[in-house]
Amino acid sequence: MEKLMIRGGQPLRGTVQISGAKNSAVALLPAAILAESTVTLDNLPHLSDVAVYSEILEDLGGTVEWSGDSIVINPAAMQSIPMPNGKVKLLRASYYLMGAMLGRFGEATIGLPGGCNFEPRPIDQHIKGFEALGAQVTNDHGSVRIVAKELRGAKIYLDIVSVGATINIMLAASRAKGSTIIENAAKEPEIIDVATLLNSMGAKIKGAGTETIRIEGVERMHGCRHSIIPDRIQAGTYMIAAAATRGDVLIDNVIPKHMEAVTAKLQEMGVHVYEMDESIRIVGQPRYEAIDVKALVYPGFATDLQSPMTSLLTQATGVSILSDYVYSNRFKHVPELTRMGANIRVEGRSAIVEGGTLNAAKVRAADLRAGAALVVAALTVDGGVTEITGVEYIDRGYDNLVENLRMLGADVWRE
Ligand SMILES: CC(=O)N[C@H]1[C@@H](OP(=O)(O)OP(=O)(O)OC[C@H]2O[C@@H](n3ccc(=O)[nH]c3=O)[C@H](O)[C@@H]2O)O[C@H](CO)[C@@H](O)[C@@H]1O
Ligand SMILES: C=C(OP(=O)(O)O)C(=O)O
Repeated sequence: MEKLMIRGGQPLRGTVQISGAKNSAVALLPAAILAESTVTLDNLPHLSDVAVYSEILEDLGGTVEWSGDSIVINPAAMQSIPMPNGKVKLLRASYYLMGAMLGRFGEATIGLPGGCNFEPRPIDQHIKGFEALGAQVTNDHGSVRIVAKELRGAKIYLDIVSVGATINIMLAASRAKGSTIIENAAKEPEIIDVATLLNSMGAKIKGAGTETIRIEGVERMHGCRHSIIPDRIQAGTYMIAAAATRGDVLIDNVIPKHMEAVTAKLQEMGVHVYEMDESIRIVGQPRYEAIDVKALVYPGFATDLQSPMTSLLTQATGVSILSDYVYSNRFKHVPELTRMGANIRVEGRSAIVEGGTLNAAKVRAADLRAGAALVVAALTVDGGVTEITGVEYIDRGYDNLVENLRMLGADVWRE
């Protein structure tokens, strides 16, 4: 069993380069299924989810060639192959195969998605969208089977603002007959990234990034070249880690606008944040104020940063309250932080965090961002080595983590 070992207590110092966004990449890769010629994606992160997805595209009959941070996908020979088990179970975003295959082949059979299971993650809004477009959806021995003789545009109101459902409906509706309107759509930057790729492939999507997205279906889509946006969750994690260790770090290759919610909360605590065109500098301070944080849909504070933020709030003076309005039970990091000496209790959808010092311990990452929280916490510990297991979760979302932290002066290694 692989472990991440961290001897903390050193302020992080230096520059870190942020890779492309995982949550974009895992939607852009299946989007390529809709094209009839070669799609090139640049600035891809080197992550286990991305590797698994590129293998899935090959299993469907596509060809995939890697070159550095770029991938060239030729989807021409892809076929409609059922994917009930295996690789689709390894990642949450395999649900995007549903929308993409439905758009291209008029059918898809996909096993229920895997990924991080911090709490039940239903896909009823995705299914409601496919049905509105004219598809029949059935449960086939634990797989979702979706079939449509013809996809027809429709007006779809999402009952819950969902990133996954918004993207999945965009994928299928791009090839539907007529216009689709998604109301109460999610506005995350990754949705704009997917719409940008689809439009470069010939789709006609307007309004991505707002709560109303209009899609005029097209008959054919073609290849193109697209560069993935920077990963705002990785960037936010390094911002938080820099602040927690009272370091001085330049986080490069970011879109500062995407980081506004994190920037605002760090400044409220007393962290010095300097925004430049494509980078953000974090200068940590000796004392931080306790604050309240509410994780919400974009442009609110991202739920994916709620766990690492919990670790930072252990470094503030006083009592902070962190509430998650996207995933109300996303607190698997809390018992582990408690093992490190943190004083945190969970009440309903909130974690109540009392500032204090942490100590080294043996802890387990139960999901990706819970793992990021443990890394941030371990980096603050002065004395002793923290051992983190469950590294495979952390590897789902952090490109080059050990190397990046070492470049910033941290004493980190895998064992
Ligand atoms: C691969 C990817 O991009 N994953 C991200 C995506 O996950 P995911 O696609 O799971 O998140 P959604 O935005 O869809 O979910 C938001 C909320 O809606 C609920 N919901 C969602 C769909 C549905 O059909 N029914 C329903 O009830 C969920 O349980 C959750 O409470 O957005 C989350 C919220 O920003 C992030 O934490 C994940 O990192
Ligand atoms: C939970 C996450 O990813 P996924 O939805 O792919 O499990 C995440 O990125 O924090």
